Amino acid sequence: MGEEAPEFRVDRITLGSKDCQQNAIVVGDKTYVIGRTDDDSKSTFGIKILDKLTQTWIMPTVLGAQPPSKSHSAILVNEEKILVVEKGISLNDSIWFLEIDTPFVKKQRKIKGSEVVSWSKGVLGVAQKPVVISGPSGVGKGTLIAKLMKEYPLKFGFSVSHTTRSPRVKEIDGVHYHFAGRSKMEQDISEGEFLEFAHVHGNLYGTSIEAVESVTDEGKRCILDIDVQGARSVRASSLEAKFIFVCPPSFEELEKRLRARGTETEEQIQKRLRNARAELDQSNSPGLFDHLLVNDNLESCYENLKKLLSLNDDHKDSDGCFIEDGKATACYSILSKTESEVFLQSETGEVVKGAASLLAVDLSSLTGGAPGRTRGLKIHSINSIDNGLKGIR
Ligand SMILES: Nc1nc2c(ncn2[C@@H]2O[C@H](COP(=O)(O)OP(=O)(O)O)[C@@H](O)[C@H]2O)c(=O)[nH]1
Ligand SMILES: Nc1ncnc2c1ncn2[C@@H]1O[C@H](COP(=O)(O)OP(=O)(O)O)[C@@H](O)[C@H]1O
Repeated sequence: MGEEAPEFRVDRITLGSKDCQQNAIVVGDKTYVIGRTDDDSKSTFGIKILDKLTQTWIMPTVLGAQPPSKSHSAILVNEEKILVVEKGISLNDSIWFLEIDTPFVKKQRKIKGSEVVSWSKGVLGVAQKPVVISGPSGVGKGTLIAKLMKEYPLKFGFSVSHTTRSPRVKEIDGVHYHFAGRSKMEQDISEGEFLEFAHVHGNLYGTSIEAVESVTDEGKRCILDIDVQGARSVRASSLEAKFIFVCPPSFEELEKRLRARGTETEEQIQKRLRNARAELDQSNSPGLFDHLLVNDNLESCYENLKKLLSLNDDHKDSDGCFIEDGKATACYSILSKTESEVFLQSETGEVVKGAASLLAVDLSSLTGGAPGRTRGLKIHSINSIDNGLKGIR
């Protein structure tokens, strides 16, 4: 956004047609026009950018699922993102961010060589962070994840990666992996469809944005089984995740498991074992993994994994929302902004259960963010103490 401080100005232009509402947000030399345009058949949430210096309109590539194109209000949160609040839908679905210069958007802009913006959805309450599970081939990652998904099918969802490797006998396309051709996968990567990718054991593997988005859209906690390079890429991105590395009790045991699985040729086993040494070395990289789990006895390792994910005590997930009825239709619009908060006011005076007519969105809670990366938003009612609301930090 250049050297200058961004200009924090918000204009709302309501264009002539009754079904057409656009907001213009000025950021330095650019004006972002965000708006709904209706024709007879469909309603779209268009984004265009006016470059003040060249006096030209730029039509950016828009990544991520878009808001449901209702009436909205918008405000610049900081030089990275614009907050968009939709009206006439549930409060749970009404808070969105248009990322204009987040690290993810910068990276995608570089990959595509053209202007990119990206939508991400705000989720009330502290959403459960995705879980990245890495470890050498044969250590038991797949086995542990399968146990978790079996025990908690409603809580967790698996991020189905793309790979150029051939399917194993029992693997199903679209369930275990999306088995893809190299050129198509490379093309999709260059078009910004992937969150991360890496060359592993001679094949290309990657996590598409869609893979994560489809899990988080279902309200489930996303599990990513990716290699150490992928974990590093995710760690360097703005995605907030929990990073777990699974270690074997010994190298000999790892080799034994790989052979017993019987899914690789001798040559592939040798390659995987060579790579395992490097991966085990990297597991101690400072700041990369949050937890190391030794998979010796499967059952006790699984219990330890559950502990790390706060599953085997009576701990309720901390993704609860203080708004008791976040599903009820709401009509909040942006009132004003301070350094740390954006205030939303009920337009109709009607409030959803557990909320107040004035809400404050805590800007310090805006972590994570890119397509599919639903964020944990902290929102509190201004008269929260009187209401006896819970879950407010
Ligand atoms: N970076 C990255 N690694 C992946 C992805 N999907 C799988 N992997 C990793 O690729 C490696 C090989 O996976 P796979 O061929 O299924 O063999 P396995 O680990 O022996 O079961 C493992 O370390 C996986 O964690 C992905 O989307 N991105
Ligand atoms: N704790 C364990 N003890 C013995 N065998 C295990 C254990 N965990 C997994 N296995 C076996 O080791 C093999 C490799 O496990 P898998 O889950 O496919 O590893 P990864 O997904 O890490 O490559 C499988 O045959 C699995 O049944």
